[in-house]
Amino acid sequence: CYKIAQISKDDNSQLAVCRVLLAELEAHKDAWPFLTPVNHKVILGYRKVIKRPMDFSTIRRKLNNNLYFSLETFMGDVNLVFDNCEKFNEDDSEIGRAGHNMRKFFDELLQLKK
Ligand SMILES: Cc1ncccc1N[C@@H](C)c1ccc2c(c1)OCCO2
Repeated sequence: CYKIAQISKDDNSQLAVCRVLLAELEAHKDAWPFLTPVNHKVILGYRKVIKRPMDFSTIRRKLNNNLYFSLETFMGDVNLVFDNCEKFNEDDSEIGRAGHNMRKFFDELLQLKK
């Protein structure tokens, strides 16, 4: 029984780290383009270009519904937010710059947490 308890404890501690990381991403001054899903009725072309939309509110819902099994699966969705941003937005644009800033901030957070 100890082994089962051990696996679930690691998952719980990894998920606790994900909650802290997401809270810090959401609180960043440049998080505004990523807080809610992109409305493809407002942003023309988005649905065609971006095959796997992702945003911080969707990550928050998945985390609350226990849909992340490890820090790695959580990181996959966070990096998807930034990869989508780079694909759709010019580097030299408000949203493009915010995406680069947020990805740098996230990479620095991960260095601290390791
Ligand atoms: C991350 C992203 N990539 C490409 C386009 C948009 C967005 N973000 C949305 C929330 C967004 C960001 C800024 C906006 C907006 C919607 O709607 C019109 C006014 O300005």
